[in-house]
Amino acid sequence: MTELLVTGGQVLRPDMTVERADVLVDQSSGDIVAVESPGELAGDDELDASDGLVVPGLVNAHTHVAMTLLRGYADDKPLDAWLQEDIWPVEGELTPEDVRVGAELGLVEMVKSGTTALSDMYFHVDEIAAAVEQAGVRAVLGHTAVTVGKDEEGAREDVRQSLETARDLDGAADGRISTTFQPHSLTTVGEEYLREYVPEADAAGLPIHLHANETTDEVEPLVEEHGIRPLEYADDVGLLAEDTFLAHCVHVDETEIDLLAETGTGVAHCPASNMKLASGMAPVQRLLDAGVTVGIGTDGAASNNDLDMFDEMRDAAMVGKLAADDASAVAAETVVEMATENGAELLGIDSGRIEPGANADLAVLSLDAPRLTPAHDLVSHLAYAATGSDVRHTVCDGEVLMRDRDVTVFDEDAVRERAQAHADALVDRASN
Ligand SMILES: N[C@@H](CCSC[C@H]1O[C@@H](n2cnc3c(=O)[nH]cnc32)[C@H](O)[C@@H]1O)C(=O)O
Ligand SMILES: [Zn+2]
Repeated sequence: MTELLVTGGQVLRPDMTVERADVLVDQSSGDIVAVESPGELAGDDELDASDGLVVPGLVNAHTHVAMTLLRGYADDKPLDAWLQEDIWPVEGELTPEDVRVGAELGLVEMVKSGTTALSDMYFHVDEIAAAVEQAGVRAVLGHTAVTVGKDEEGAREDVRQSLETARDLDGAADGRISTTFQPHSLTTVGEEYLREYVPEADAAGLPIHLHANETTDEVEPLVEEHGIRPLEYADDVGLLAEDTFLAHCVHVDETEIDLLAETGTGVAHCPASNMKLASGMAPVQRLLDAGVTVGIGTDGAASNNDLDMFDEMRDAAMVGKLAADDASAVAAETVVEMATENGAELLGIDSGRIEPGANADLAVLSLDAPRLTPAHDLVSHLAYAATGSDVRHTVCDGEVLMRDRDVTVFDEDAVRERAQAHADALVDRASN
């Protein structure tokens, strides 16, 4: 048994208090084994957390990690035009290797900003899984199915592939990878396919992840067609359940919030994407008050445009206050819980808390930056002042993925160079 001692720092505990403590990690099981006062524990190897704060690894509850290749490619448009005019045409040119390279770039960015788990929606998922395996993080992966604009056979094949990918990849990378069945959204997958395949996903025990109620343009046609709210329709086709979580939920009314709470359906809130695409402001405090589990996601890098969960916490707090017209809404502790414990709950992983028995997924922040001085309240700093570049070390499943800002799992420069080359070639192909 090899034990790693994270020593000399302060530690954020699950009750949101901060104390001076050392954290002992069993690297073979990948668990935290002890959190004790300084000087009481010893390990085979040490990670220096002096002048630092040990926090749970952040959980990015909704992203499209390979979309880093499209970062800055098309900005300043609303969702529908952005997807149809810019993103989908270029995505049509993406090769499996592009997806691999884009995923590697996104994962390097995540490791460098203290994210240790992600929930991803994309295609060429084997490539994303290979990148996740190398990165050492945890991921919930899946093939995203779209049926609109496809003939019956193509549509069916896409949905089947979503089911198959979820069955096949579950448990990969020594259990660091799990999966979801992924209809893209309530408007991009036809009702007949949802009615046929959602029961199949349930029977196979597969959790479900989809986009829902992101824009009013998406809500209105559903209301017109079915005469009920989108999430009532989602419930009717069997999509709302304990192991389902929905990205966005910007435009949800009281009935829909109650439905989410009653069914135990979770929400991945994506504040930066919602602001950038002017999709709207999710009623996050109302969702939380109703008892809905809300995590935080960056969405893809093309609608954010970074994958830094510290930025995302701050955005979630800010837009949550605006949406509630109440400065006390979505408070600092709340966003930190959303980005850690709540995200872990959505992903179905025992991470998000620094406590014996939990997964050893953690980040150590350096507290000596001017922007983190003075130290009145470190939870406030996590929510409002820290950025991903304050992260000194990142650990997942007991393994050190970044030590003193040196990423150990990838050659960072090589990943960046490959990404630039692949992105250039991709845009060339798309414009021809
Ligand atoms: N386009 C593929 C499968 C979709 S993968 C997941 C998709 O979600 C897209 N996406 C990214 N951000 C958003 C968002 O905010 N809302 C809806 N879709 C998004 C992303 O560009 C990607 O195409 C097909 O037709 O078979
Ligand atoms: Zn998305």
